[in-house]
Amino acid sequence: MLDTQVTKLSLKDDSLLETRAYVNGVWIEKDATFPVYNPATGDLIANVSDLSVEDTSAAIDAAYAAKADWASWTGKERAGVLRKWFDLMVENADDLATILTAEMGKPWAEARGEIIYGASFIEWFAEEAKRVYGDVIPGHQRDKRIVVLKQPIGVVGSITPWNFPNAMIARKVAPALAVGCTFVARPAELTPLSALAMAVLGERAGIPAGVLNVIPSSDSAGIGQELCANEKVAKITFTGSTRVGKILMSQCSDTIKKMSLELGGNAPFLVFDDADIDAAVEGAMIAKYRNNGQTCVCANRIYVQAGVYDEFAAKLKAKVASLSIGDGFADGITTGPLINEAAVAKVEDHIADAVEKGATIVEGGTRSNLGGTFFQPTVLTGVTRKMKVAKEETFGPVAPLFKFEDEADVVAMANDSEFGLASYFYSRDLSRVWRVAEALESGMVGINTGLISTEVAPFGGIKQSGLGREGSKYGTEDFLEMKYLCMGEIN
Ligand SMILES: NC(=O)C1=CN([C@@H]2O[C@H](COP(=O)(O)OP(=O)(O)OC[C@H]3O[C@@H](n4cnc5c(N)ncnc54)[C@H](OP(=O)(O)O)[C@@H]3O)[C@@H](O)[C@H]2O)C=CC1
Ligand SMILES: O=C(O)[C@H](O)CS(=O)(=O)O
Repeated sequence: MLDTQVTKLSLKDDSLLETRAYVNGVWIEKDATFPVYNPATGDLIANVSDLSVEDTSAAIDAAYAAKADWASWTGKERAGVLRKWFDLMVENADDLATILTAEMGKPWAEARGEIIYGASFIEWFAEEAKRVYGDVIPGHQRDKRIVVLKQPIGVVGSITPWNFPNAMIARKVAPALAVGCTFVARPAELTPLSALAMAVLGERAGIPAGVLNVIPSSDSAGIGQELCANEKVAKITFTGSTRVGKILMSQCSDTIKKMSLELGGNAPFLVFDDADIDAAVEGAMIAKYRNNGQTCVCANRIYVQAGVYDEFAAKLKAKVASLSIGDGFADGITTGPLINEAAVAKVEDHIADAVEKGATIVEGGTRSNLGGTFFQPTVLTGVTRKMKVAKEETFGPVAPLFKFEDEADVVAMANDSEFGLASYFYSRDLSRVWRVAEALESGMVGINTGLISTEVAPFGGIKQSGLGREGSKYGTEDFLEMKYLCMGEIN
């Protein structure tokens, strides 16, 4: 039974728990609201203003009206505002983490880590804001002079998922604002509070009215259609499932809108017999169980070479058994609840399918006795390519172990997916490292590490895992248009 009485969060600054929308520098309260619940307890933590398609159009108008002035600021001036925003995010990291754990469920320490990770993109693009360079190209005729300008693309519409409710917005809004774009953010219905808290701090940092707009809503499809169809929106940036990415791509075709898509994954994790097995187990624990397996770059398929399979399986089982499940606010908890019942159902379906087709549960495998959406971190052995876990993204704490014999076979199996976001492998043979890294079909490869996400590197996928890259020195490109000037009669 879901609560109807709001449970107050323990914050140093209560004003960070904002339930109104932020449009054109104004906090807007609507009679229509939608509830936000703590997935660990079912507690009602807020009733949030529920914006409509008409409200979205108004937010787009505000962003459009603000874009010329914001683009006229120097990169250094925009950098100053972003730097202040970064400082405020770090100063308020504890409260932001509390809000994030309350609405998404991840353990508080992991939530605080996400806040710092998200803030790192704002810091990074505060620096990049000063380095948006064009080009001077030697003329093709004696009287011609050629210049290439880089200009902000304009109004950006953003749609983000529940699993990283701070960092996924930060990874988009930071480069957009850095280069002079304006931004309309629609966070997931399950986790709007982190985005609204970011807007509170953005306003304090001096982001001008209309530059940043946050439109919480329960109408994901309607808001998405408006963002895609409205001709004042120059670009859509989306993080979420490939299924929804395809819907948005189709909806953007009418206006040929630029898009950045960070979509689903099905990461293979390969362990060769020359690997450091203890290191590979540590890497698998991070790549598989970070965020309770609810990340797009989670190891979804773990392939272990036959000679080290039993050792790896035994050591992984021991580590998984040491994970502690519970409310993210409790001390020492490593594993919170899954986000909702649908997520639990998908995990149970993948496990049942694997067992029915011959896999063995060597750890976990069932719901936790804590009830709700708590689920025991799971290890399966004897997994084969006939099972759903080989083709579908589980998005939960299940480690399916496949056994393989030789390198060529495992690379072919790893690449046998419509996804291509992240891959991982452990080997200490330098020639093999280069062979396998070059052969894997993914946008990112972790070699002897299970954690690759950082603001300094280009994050993104190939195949049906998306378009474009976020973070790194490449991260501004997706928010810029290139303009070629050809000057004649110069003599
Ligand atoms: N590549 C990456 O970086 C990431 C990929 N993902 C992928 O996303 C999936 C899990 O996240 P999940 O949130 O369930 O993904 P979804 O794609 O269901 O949702 C992502 C966002 O899209 C919104 N949305 C849903 N339907 C529509 C629609 N028709 N039009 C416009 N917006 C819509 C959702 O709103 P609402 O929830 O309010 O309905 C949410 O805000 C997994 O496949 C995971 O791999 C997740 C995070 C990162
Ligand atoms: O899964 C996601 O939403 C993020 O991309 C995960 S991370 O690797 O960037 O933290």
